Amino acid sequence: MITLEALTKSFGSKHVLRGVDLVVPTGQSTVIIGGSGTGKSVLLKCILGLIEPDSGTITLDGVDVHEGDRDAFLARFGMLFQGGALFDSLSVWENVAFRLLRGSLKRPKPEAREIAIEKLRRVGLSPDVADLFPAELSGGMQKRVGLARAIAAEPEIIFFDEPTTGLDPIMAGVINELIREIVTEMGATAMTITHDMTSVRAIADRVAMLHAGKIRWEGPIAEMDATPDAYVQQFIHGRAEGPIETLR
Ligand SMILES: Nc1ncnc2c1ncn2[C@@H]1O[C@H](COP(=O)(O)OP(=O)(O)OP(=O)(O)O)[C@@H](O)[C@H]1O
Repeated sequence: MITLEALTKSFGSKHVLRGVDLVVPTGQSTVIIGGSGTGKSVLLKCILGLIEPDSGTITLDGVDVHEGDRDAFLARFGMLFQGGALFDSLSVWENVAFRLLRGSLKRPKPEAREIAIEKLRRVGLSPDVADLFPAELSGGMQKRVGLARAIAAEPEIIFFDEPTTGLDPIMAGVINELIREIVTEMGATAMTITHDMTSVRAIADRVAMLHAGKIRWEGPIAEMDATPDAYVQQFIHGRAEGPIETLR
């Protein structure tokens, strides 16, 4: 379980996070929604320790994430970055096995390759793609490779940063379905940030909406449509009219 308490972060006079309280339960899929620039990525980066919050606490299973061994902490996470973020100079299998070829999770090369091929298969890619380079793949295939990399080391917790951005609706559907299946079969804790409502409905057990630096609404996906919160309603229906400031 990841717990955020009273988390704040400003950049100069820009107060991005203004007291975020959120629990991300173990083994469930939590999706953070919110408009562009509301601080979803900043929140994710704070949890990963890439950005230092100004105040507040972040704990993982009750332990402050800033205490203890950083490598051991990061080894528990998998991450699917926006746009796939593959290394151009590495082959597909080396991308997938990236964390298995170095550091604390290091395995012998043939074993790492075998795991990479198994993970590629899991995301619907045949072993033929293993020795290709990212530039030789379509955007949808690159996203699958990114997903295979995120699960390669069998992490307990997986972060998905805008997993469907830039994909056509059908490929987005395929990626959403894969994420849902994989998270369920791995029993992983998932946290996704997105503004794609189709993705939210396909992936989420729980939804949290970030607005004006705080969690505006949080609850099970089944309760999202019925919430009377005008901000949530405006966001999920994509209405120009409503309480959310649209002049950005
Ligand atoms: N390192 C930084 N230095 C200064 N400002 C930053 C930094 N990182 C983020 N910001 C600002 O924080 C705000 C929130 O950014 P963030 O990327 O978290 O938004 P987001 O909700 O993820 O948006 P999107 O959905 O468009 O990706 C933005 O106004 C951004 O300019």
